[in-house]
Amino acid sequence: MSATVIDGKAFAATVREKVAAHVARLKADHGVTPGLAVVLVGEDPASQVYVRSKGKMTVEVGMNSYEHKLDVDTSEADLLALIDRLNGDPDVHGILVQLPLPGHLDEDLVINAIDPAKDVDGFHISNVGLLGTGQKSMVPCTPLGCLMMLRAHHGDLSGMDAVVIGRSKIVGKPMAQLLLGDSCTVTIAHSRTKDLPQVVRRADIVVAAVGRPQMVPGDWIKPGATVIDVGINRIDAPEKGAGKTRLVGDVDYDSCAAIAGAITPVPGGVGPMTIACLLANTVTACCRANGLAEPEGLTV
Ligand SMILES: NC(=O)C1=CN([C@@H]2O[C@H](COP(=O)(O)OP(=O)(O)OC[C@H]3O[C@@H](n4cnc5c(N)ncnc54)[C@H](OP(=O)(O)O)[C@@H]3O)[C@@H](O)[C@H]2O)C=CC1
Ligand SMILES: Nc1nc(=O)c2c([nH]1)NC[C@@H]1CN(c3ccc(C(=O)N[C@@H](CCC(=O)O)C(=O)O)cc3)C=[N+]21
Repeated sequence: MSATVIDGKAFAATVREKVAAHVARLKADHGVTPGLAVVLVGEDPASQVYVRSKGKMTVEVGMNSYEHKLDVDTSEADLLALIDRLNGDPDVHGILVQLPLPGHLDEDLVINAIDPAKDVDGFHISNVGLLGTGQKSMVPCTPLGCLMMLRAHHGDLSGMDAVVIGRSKIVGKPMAQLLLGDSCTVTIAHSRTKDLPQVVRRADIVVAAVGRPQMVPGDWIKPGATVIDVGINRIDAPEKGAGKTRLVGDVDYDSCAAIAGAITPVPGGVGPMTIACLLANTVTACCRANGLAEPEGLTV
C-alpha cells in the first residue's frame, strides 16, 4: 500500500485565497485592512527566513505587514515597551513574537504581555485556558493547520485513536486539545513514554512533533493510519554535494508512506499550513476587534 500524500502546500494556497477574499471584503465594505506585526529578536538565520516569508505572504493576501527586528541584546524592558505600543496600535490586529527568544528574555513574561485579542500565535495564557476549556480563543497556528488537514481528509474524527508525540506548549499540547475537542481518544507521548512504538501502533492518527529527524519508522505505524509530520529538521545531504543540507520531518517518510493511509510531506506539509493559519488568525482577530462577522472555515 502506498499512502495518499496530503498536500499541505496546495491546501495552504486555498486557505490563503479565502483569507485574501475576506481581506478584500473588509477593505471594500468596512474600510479596514488587517495588520500583522512580527517581532524578531536577534539574527538566527532560520528565523529570518520564516519572518521574511511570513511578511511576503501577509502582503500577498492584501494585509499590512509590520516587521520589527531588534538587536540580540535588546533588554526585556525595551521589548515589553514595543509590545505595549503594538497592543495600543489600532492598525495592528495580530502580534507574533518569533520564538525562541534569546536566553536573557523571559519568554512567558513577554508572550503574556501581548493583548490576548492580538495573540495570533495563541500562546498567551488566557488563550491557552480558553482552548483548554473549549471556549472561543486564538488557536495556535501549527495545530490548527494540522486539524484542518485531518478534517479535510477524514471528515468526522470522532472516536479515532490519536497519538501526539511531543508535549510542547506550541505544538503538542494544543494539538491534543484540538483532537480532544473533535472527540478523538487522545494519547500524548513524550521523552519519558514507555514503549513508544507500542503506543504509536494503536493510533489511527499520529502527529509527530518531536524535533528529531526521521525518528518514527514505518514499522511503528498501524496500516492505513494517517501520519501528520510537524518536524522541520535540517540535515546534511552529501548526496546533493559537499556541504549541502535538506529538510526532513520527524518521521521516516519512505517507510511510513509505505504503510500509512495518508501522510504529510516535509517540506510542503504542515509548514505552509502554519503560515496560512497565521494569516487566517490575523483576519479573525481583525473581525473580532471590529465587531464584524468572522470568516467561515478559517478557525475551529
Ligand atoms: N511545521 C511547523 O510549522 C512547525 C514545526 N515545528 C517543528 O516541530 C518539531 C517540534 O517542535 P516543538 O514542539 O517546538 O519542540 P520541543 O523541543 O519544544 O518539544 C519536543 C517534544 O518532543 C518530546 N521528545 C523529545 N525526544 C523524544 C523522544 N525520544 N521520544 C518521545 N518524545 C520525545 C519532548 O519530550 P519532553 O517534554 O519529555 O522533553 C517534547 O515534549 C521541531 O522539529 C520543530 O522544528 C515547530 C513549530 C512549527
Ligand atoms: N512565535 C512563533 N510562532 C511560530 O509559529 C513559530 C515560531 N515562533 N518559531 C519557529 C517555528 C517554526 N515555524 C515554521 C513555520 C513555517 C515553516 C514552513 O513554511 N516550512 C516550509 C519549508 C521552509 C524552508 O524551506 O525552510 C515547509 O515545511 O514546506 C516552518 C516552520 C513557525 N514557528
